[in-house]
Amino acid sequence: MQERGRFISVEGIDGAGKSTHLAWLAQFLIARSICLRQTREPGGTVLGEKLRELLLNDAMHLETEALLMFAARNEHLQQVILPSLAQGEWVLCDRFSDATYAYQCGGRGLSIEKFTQLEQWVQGRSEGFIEPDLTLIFDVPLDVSQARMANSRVLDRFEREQAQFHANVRAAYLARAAQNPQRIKVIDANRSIEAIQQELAQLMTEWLS
Ligand SMILES: Nc1ncnc2c1ncn2[C@@H]1O[C@H](COP(=O)(O)OP(=O)(O)OP(=O)(O)O)[C@@H](O)[C@H]1O
Ligand SMILES: Cc1cn([C@H]2C[C@H](O)[C@@H](COP(=O)(O)O)O2)c(=O)[nH]c1=O
Repeated sequence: MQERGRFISVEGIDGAGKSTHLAWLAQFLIARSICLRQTREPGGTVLGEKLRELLLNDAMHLETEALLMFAARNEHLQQVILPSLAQGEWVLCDRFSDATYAYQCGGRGLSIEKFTQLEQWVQGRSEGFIEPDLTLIFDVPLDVSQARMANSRVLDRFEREQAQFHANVRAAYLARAAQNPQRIKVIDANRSIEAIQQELAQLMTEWLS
């Protein structure tokens, strides 16, 4: 039987440097002959990308936002993530449900109970709960992320939120990591890109062995 692929997700507050490190991590894995499927949330499917457009641009009730995040995730799991893992491909996902915990619960105030219900509904399966095997959270103080964002692009609906929103998102990510120390590794991303890549190389080499 085909060995199941591994599932890795990458997270962080907006402006933490996630995209920079994701690209490096993908090359690191490909260089080790790992057959890799790179994808993202919200998005990753035709429907998911349409939902992403709405989620990143249109105002909506916080519960609608959470439901759409999980609707996109369900489609993503069914169409992309589960089939890829079953074929032995590894999945490298730019955000997954820890982002809903951080942004919708931490940032917007969605109840943990409702989050857990949605998570169980979408990720609970007869063969067991599906979640990443490894999650990397790139962590930076708020002033650093805000400065990096200001220098780099046009901001979307989440990125335009007040500083307190981003502070709450960061705190929720760190709380989630503290609750799941085996799965979630927090990387101090307030260092040079080279220093971060050095730590990533060491962490990934240990994790792969
Ligand atoms: N360690 C770092 N030191 C200095 N600048 C950095 C560092 N990491 C990333 N940057 C810069 O910060 C900006 C934002 O980085 P990037 O787009 O990778 O992060 P992100 O906003 O977290 O990603 P995403 O768009 O996926 O949310 C870019 O200009 C990038 O070059
Ligand atoms: C999966 C997911 C994402 N978000 C937010 C977080 C970011 O601000 C955007 C996605 O943008 P990125 O440039 O791809 O990081 O969406 C969220 O609020 N909840 C989620 O579940």
